[in-house]
Amino acid sequence: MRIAVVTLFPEMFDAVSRYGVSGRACEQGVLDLRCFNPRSHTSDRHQTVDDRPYGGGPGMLMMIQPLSDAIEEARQWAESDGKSAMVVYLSPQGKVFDQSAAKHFAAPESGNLVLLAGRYEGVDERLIQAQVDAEWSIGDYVLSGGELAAMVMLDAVTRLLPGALGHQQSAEQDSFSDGLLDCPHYTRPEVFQGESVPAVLLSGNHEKIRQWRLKQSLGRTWQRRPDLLEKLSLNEEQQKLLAEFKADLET
Ligand SMILES: Nc1nonc1C(=O)NCc1ccc(Cl)cc1
Repeated sequence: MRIAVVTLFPEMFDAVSRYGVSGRACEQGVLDLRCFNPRSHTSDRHQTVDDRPYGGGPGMLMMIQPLSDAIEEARQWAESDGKSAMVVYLSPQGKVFDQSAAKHFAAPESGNLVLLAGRYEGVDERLIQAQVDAEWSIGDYVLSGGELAAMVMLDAVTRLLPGALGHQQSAEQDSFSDGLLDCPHYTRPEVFQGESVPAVLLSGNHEKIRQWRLKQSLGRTWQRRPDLLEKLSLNEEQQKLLAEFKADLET
């Protein structure tokens, strides 16, 4: 998959291109990441990339011409492996990104991505209408620029690409991609600050362990994020396990 990022701070993306799962994905060619800087498309002596807002008000906007040219160069590259490319603008005004959106973007039929990371107070609305296909938000808070949002989206999508995670991890991931919160995890030592590891996890009974983990995920989701549970239609086993979790609280 190709992801092009339009950004005034390309060095920020070392964080995803050189480390961890996304770093390995870049190294192995699972992800092809390239940054495009509007500053490279300036022609004035000061390499101006910002401009004043019509109507006044505080701050500056991204200057149209360098940004527009950078988006076009990025789109050309993102489409030059024969796949389509979608231009996504990261902003608080976008649709809120979640795991189902990540799965959608990671799917082969979704093509490649151009992520537009803005700075200053915003981007001209006419540029958004003309060159942006979709606006996405990583959450309801205001960041200083779109780069961190682009990296969040890039990481969530990349780890779902075939070959990005080892077989072991991708197996685990499957069991939690069902919209539930993760279960509790335990590792050595068996007793830590007087607290023991739940016995079932030491039993070697993999079916019992699977049921315990599912029960804990269901219980946690019910306790901490009932809004997520609302969206799910639980199967027989899940309903039984959640009822058991609730009953255990009474004892
Ligand atoms: N929340 C979010 N989810 O996606 N992006 C954000 C965010 O705050 N961006 C800041 C931002 C976005 C565009 C420009 Cl021009 C300047 C600053």
